[in-house]
Amino acid sequence: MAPVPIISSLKVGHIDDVIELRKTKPGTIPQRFVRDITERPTITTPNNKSLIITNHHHHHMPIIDFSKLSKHNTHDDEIFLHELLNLATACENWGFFQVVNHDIDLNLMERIEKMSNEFFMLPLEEKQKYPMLPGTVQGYGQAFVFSEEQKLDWCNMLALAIQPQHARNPNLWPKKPEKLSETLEEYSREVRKLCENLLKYIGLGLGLKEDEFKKMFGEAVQAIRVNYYPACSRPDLVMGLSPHSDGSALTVLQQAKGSPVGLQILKDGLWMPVHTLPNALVINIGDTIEVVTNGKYKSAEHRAVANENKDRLSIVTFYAPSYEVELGPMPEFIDENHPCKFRRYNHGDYSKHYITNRLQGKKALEFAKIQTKNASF
Ligand SMILES: O=C(O)CCC(=O)C(=O)O
Ligand SMILES: [Fe+2]
Repeated sequence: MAPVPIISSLKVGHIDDVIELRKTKPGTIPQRFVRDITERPTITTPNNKSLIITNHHHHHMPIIDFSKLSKHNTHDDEIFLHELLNLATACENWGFFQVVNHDIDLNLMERIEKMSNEFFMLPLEEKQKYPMLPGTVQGYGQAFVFSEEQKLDWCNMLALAIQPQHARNPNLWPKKPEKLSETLEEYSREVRKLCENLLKYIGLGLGLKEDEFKKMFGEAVQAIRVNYYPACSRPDLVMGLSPHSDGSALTVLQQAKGSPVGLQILKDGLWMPVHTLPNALVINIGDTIEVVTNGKYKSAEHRAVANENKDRLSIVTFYAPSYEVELGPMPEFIDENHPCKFRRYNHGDYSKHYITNRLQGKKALEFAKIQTKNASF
């Protein structure tokens, strides 16, 4: 299938390759990467106290032991029910959790990290054989850039559609390193299974039938984005990845071994760094789940920051409904105290809206919001 049509007359100006910048001019930060004061990772007050970035409650980020769900899968097993409750609480209070014992082969996780790193270390000319053109979201480069004025993220990415097959653009699948494509396939099959299972348990935790989401979502859309954040001499001035919520139902994030902390989630008004456990996967709720649960579960806003000394690699899978399906809040989540917050829409239209706007916190979800009348009327 043809890639997403290039938005005509899109003037994005020159987009520096961040990996090249770091390689050739390690101390230079072009103005286009320097964030306005209000958008920098650390805001300091006049007396120089940090307002945000605290890590005092990182220990509380929920951890879900997947084996307690998959291996005790009789619905009257206490271990199973206890973990199901943990999962439901994590989704409701955080929209984020880490999964351990997830059944994805650790060797496969290691291989995809190694091959991704090798890809990013290739000469620029090689990577530019797979260019992410302005207005598109597949290939190598930088996504979500729509104007010359827009600030750029301190990040390069390789993004590819995985499912359905016809969403793929085979020309954008790297031929080097040799085994990358094959490994992406294998990895994506495994992660897809994990997503299907997690959605089953998330459904059960909500009191729904275990195949409710599966039926609702149809043939799920799956995409992968490998993000590479080079070290940055002034991480306080740049943003690794702009604040956003994901336009997916679920997102699975693997942070490469040895990477510095970089992902931050907005929790109770504070940007909280995510310290990943070894071999764990970080899962977050996307906008779709927020809509269908009428806001009971919310997609958490998150961002990535750069590190002064170390490069960082993350491998991110987005699992979303079929473009064909119509979605809206389920009647189970609407009552007198919980009025319907979102309209019904076609998920393809939502995706299109999401990828044709720059990342701006939870703004994309406005697309689906029902405007509530001012209480004073
Ligand atoms: O690299 C990260 O930790 C964040 C990536 C992310 O949020 C995304 O790709 O949507
Ligand atoms: Fe994200």
